[in-house]
Amino acid sequence: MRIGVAGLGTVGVGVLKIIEQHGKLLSDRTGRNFEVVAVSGRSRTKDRGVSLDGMTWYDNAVDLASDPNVDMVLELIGGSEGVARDLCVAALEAGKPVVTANKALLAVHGTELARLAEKNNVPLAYEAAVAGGIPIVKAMREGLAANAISRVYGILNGTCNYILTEMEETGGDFAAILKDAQDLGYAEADPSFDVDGVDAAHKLAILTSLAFGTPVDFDSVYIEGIREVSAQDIAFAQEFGYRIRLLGVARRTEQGIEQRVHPCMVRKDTAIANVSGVFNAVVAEGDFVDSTVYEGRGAGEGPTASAVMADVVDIAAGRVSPTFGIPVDKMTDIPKIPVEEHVGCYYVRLSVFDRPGVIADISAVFRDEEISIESLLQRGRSPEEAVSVVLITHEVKEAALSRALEKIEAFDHSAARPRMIRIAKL
Ligand SMILES: NC(=O)C1=CN([C@@H]2O[C@H](COP(=O)(O)OP(=O)(O)OC[C@H]3O[C@@H](n4cnc5c(N)ncnc54)[C@H](OP(=O)(O)O)[C@@H]3O)[C@@H](O)[C@H]2O)C=CC1
Ligand SMILES: N[C@@H](CCO)C(=O)O
Repeated sequence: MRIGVAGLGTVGVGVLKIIEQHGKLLSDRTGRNFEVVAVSGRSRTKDRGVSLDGMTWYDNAVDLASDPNVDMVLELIGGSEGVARDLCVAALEAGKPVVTANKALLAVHGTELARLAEKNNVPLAYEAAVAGGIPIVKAMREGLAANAISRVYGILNGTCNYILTEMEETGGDFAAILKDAQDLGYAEADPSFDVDGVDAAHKLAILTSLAFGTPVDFDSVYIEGIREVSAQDIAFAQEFGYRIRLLGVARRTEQGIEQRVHPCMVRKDTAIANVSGVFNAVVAEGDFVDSTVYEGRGAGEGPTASAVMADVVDIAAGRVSPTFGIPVDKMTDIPKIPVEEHVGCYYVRLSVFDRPGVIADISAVFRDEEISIESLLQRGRSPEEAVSVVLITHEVKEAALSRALEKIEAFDHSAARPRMIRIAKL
């Protein structure tokens, strides 16, 4: 199996190391020998800590697709457009199997690429694109193939989980912790994709398609990142018995499919709340299997390269499935439910001036919107300065809560925009 590798960064270098270190193991497991015969990167002279001797260098990665010595193409560059997409299209059209770690590409163009793969009768594989080293794509596509899935959710971004747990454990500063995550090779080329929830949404869109047999529909994922999660929210969460995690949730209801990514309060005694650092976890619920949980490192050189190589091994051994578990013409377009329709409990933190009647005014708004309050506490007392009023609601439709928070924000005694975090029902 002669491999062409496009992209020699964190993941590409990891792949080269596995092929170098585990040549015999891979060959014993597949009956094939693996050799990287061609590579592409931006800089030809950069020292990558691995030998590129004997490999053909391409300045234009797309040329890997037409190299007659290349049997399989690994796209490890990234980005939903440009050279990454062009290379995948060219390789599939040339009848060459493609393995990619690129969730942005699959979230935006997944269905069209799957169609192209089917048309050319070649595999398109992407285990590394979702939850790093966890074999969740294989689990969803093959292990759970006998089930109707009702919900799949989890921690899908290692960078955000690393930031949230470091903030919780060390009280450290957001920017400094993000810099650590970048140095460790966890973050995307543009880290705003991580912290603004876009990367988790890319992965969720792929999981939704695998779970429910729908075309990949990234545009209808509701996305909210972690920038506004404050040390105060983390401390209040602890007090109420929760931790804050960025979750991606895809759920099938009678009305359609919910797809949302946002920070969540998760009860401390749940499996998800105990997933720390760069680890990811995915929970998939099927009608026959019930709840299944998968956990592992969600980013970084070794885990991601391990997932890339799992695809390479499957393809070399002739184990091939339709890209999203079913052929594209069997996919069903199921309506997506807007987040305003979401019904759940909410954590709300209000910043108000501590004057007589404030709580009465807040209560009146909640009464008018028929929102019932489970608990409420006020911290700090200073007539001149704003204090925090924190409350947990019973179940309510999100649209009603949003109306209530808009009315409260307009009060004279409001000092800042109310903050709301959804409470996960796990
Ligand atoms: N890092 C991780 O933990 C994970 C990453 N992924 C995905 O894997 C992919 C790669 O990520 P990662 O390795 O972290 O990214 P890096 O930024 O570390 O590496 C990207 C590589 O692509 C090369 N490159 C950029 N533009 C071009 C181009 N036009 N032509 C040829 N090569 C180019 C760069 O070259 P040069 O080195 O010369 O600049 C670099 O070697 C992305 O899709 C990412 O989302 C998925 C799961 C986990
Ligand atoms: N930037 C991603 C890499 C893994 O997909 C993360 O932090 O999870």
